[in-house]
Amino acid sequence: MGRKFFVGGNWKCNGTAEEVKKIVNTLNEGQVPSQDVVEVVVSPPFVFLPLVKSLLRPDFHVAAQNCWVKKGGAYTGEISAEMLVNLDIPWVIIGHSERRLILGESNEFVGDKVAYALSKGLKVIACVGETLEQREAGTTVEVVAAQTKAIAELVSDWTNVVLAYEPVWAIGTGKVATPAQAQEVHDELRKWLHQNTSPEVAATTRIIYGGSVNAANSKELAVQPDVDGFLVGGASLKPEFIDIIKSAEVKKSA
Ligand SMILES: O=C(CO)COP(=O)(O)O
Repeated sequence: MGRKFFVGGNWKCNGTAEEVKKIVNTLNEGQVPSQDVVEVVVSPPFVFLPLVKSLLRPDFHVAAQNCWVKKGGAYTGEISAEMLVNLDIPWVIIGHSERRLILGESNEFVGDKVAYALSKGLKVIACVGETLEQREAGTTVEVVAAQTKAIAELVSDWTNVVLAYEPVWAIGTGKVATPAQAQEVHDELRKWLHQNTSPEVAATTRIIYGGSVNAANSKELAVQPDVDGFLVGGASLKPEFIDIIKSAEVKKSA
């Protein structure tokens, strides 16, 4: 099927210039599988993107954590997709649950952003995921399907999309989804893509898991058939991120 393992590091709103340089040094020294086996993308805060891009090893790439929904202009505080393209930032994370829940980004707004960023040539890590209340109410699949639908309605070419399943209850809580829980939702998402986009999109789109991924749990998650990688938060700021990247080897031999 040829879905290359993908490991993203979402640094969120963390770091000083000094800390960022240290993290990049650690990444640059890490021994990881080749680019044929794993695609690695790190996402520092906007202000550190040029610094990280200039220092980072060439086999790793950078992502912004967000971008504006349309062409730039009088939108104080926003960063446009065009600006990311101008600085050769290849990737952007869109629809992270922290933006959906804290900043009120709706499914439609996220869908619009994904479509606009793709139209400008950016590659997108599009995030979906249910809250604890939604999981307990038994609506997980419905919620992630609705989030994915808002994207799929506007996007026909999924080549440059990675779908990140990040259950909100697992983010920053140390409460990782079990491999079976992750596999179940990834399988549902792939089935949804199969039915609502095309069998080819379903077979080739990477669906990655995020939420308390660390070096100790990444291997058992990685071997799940529909887990194509990770979006890592807290552990992406630590040397163990290298070990998480190495779980691509386990996947390869699974
Ligand atoms: O939100 C996440 C990645 O986008 C996951 O965060 P943690 O790995 O810190 O739980």
